[in-house]
Amino acid sequence: MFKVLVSDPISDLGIQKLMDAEDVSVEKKTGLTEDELVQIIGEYDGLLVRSQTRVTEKIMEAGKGLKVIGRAGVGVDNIDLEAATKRGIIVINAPDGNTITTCEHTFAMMMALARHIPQAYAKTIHGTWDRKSFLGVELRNKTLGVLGMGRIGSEVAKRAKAFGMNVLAFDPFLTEERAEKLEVKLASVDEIIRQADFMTVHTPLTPETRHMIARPQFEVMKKGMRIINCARGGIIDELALVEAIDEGIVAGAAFDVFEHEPPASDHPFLTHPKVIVTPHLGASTVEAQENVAIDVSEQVLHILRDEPFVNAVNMPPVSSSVMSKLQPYFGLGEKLGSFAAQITADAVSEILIDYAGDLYDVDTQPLTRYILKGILQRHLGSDVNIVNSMHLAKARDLNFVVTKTPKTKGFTNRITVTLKTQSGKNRLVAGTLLPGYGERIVQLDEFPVDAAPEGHQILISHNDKPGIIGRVGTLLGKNDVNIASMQVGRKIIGGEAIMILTVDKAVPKEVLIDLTGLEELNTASEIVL
Ligand SMILES: NC(=O)C1=CN([C@@H]2O[C@H](COP(=O)(O)OP(=O)(O)OC[C@H]3O[C@@H](n4cnc5c(N)ncnc54)[C@H](O)[C@@H]3O)[C@@H](O)[C@H]2O)C=CC1
Ligand SMILES: O=C(O)CCC(=O)C(=O)O
Repeated sequence: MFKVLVSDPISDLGIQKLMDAEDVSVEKKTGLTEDELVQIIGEYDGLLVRSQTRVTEKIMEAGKGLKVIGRAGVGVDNIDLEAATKRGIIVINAPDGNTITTCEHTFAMMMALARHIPQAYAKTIHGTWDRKSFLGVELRNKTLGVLGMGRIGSEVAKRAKAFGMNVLAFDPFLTEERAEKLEVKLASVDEIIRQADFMTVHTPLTPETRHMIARPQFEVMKKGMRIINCARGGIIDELALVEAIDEGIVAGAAFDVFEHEPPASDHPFLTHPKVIVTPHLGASTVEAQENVAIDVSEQVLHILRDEPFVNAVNMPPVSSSVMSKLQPYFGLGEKLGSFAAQITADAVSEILIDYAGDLYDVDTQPLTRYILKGILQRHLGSDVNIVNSMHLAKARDLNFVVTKTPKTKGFTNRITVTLKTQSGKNRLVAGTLLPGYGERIVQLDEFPVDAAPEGHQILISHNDKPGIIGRVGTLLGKNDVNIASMQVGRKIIGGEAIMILTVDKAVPKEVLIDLTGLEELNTASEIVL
């Protein structure tokens, strides 16, 4: 039974699937301190958070069984991703579920800013009927600058067009072609600052975006600009903004997010008449909270059950079309890695992986992670997974080189794993996915073979002499080891040869030793896949 802790308020409807799962028990404990979490996290396989829980390295260190941290939302800045990656904890988010909601909040903030709605409301309910102080501006024919044209920024731009605004947009990934499609004008940050009447930011907070709008930008900014931030506190320098408002450069600002949340009680935004604020409510709608909780719960279930999953943030994104092409190869890749590691006695100095045939023009990075996992698991055990396998290889200076070959003789696809060793004795294992037959090992070192990579196997190297197969069969039979299948590979008659036997159960060490005592038999080792 998997145990999942929900440590922030997350929609019950959204996590229903998780609660209904027979193999999962869900516990909700919100508002815990870091120390309280450290005390209990060791019992759990999964942790589900929104943005309040700060998932620190200390918590992960104590969470020895933690496989997955699910963030019901987009930003994962409350999770120490590096610490998670190091420990092989998969961090997933729900990037799509709150896009429209946050876009709508941005628009609500923009309109409230243009028409002074919060300020007018406050005065009205306190008994002052003031119709002079709140002269607003229209959005129509105004220029909106959008910094960050990802999911939310693009939706904001779409709605701004419907309001008759001209949209200038900047994003490092925004091409002329896409800008044209979205009916926005591609512009630089500098052009936006000098030309826009309203500006809204929709980027993550990164070293590059931190204070991307600060004193130097305010100095050249179009006078009367109104600024909205429903993305992350810190993208706009808060103190420089207040100065710019007081100097008459900026006409007003609407902020849903702060550099420190919640802001200190003396934060200048909280009392400034030209700044309106909300307490990080961008994603707070019934719909969005349900959507993100559903998305994240589904992925957590997949991860706990060892099924393919999407939206891992501590792994590079892979499109679903690439994922569906690669998925059938994951098992084979991991087994080839594991096989290669088990037959290699010396210290591995480099890993060579070649993808051929159908895998030639596919982004095979996720598959490489499975192969590395298979290789590293031999020595690092269950601490290795597809999230940390590359990291662990690099941390051990274990170089891996990936090559691609367009065609492969006799097969439609082929994966070759070579382990180079310090002693110079390299080991090679190649496999293929045969339509209708499944996974096959097709080459071992220089020997062509045809064996299914599964269960308990005995790898024997011997001299190709009559009677050897019989002697092996007799010895195994005497020791109650049943042979399910046997494959022999040789390059020349009478020369060096290999045998791969699939057997029904683990082979006792003494039997392997006895095998090596047989005439014409050189080595015998067990491989478990
Ligand atoms: N207030 C709230 O409650 C919510 C806030 N957010 C935040 O909104 C932001 C945007 O979210 P999404 O649109 O879903 O993310 P996204 O990943 O779809 O889009 C972010 C875009 O920012 C761009 N970008 C990165 N660096 C940039 C730079 N230096 N200049 C210009 N563009 C840059 C990226 O290329 C990307 O296209 C994130 O910070 C997210 O955490 C998201 C949901 C709710
Ligand atoms: O969970 C929340 O309400 C915060 C949403 C958010 O900021 C995000 O998804 O990035």
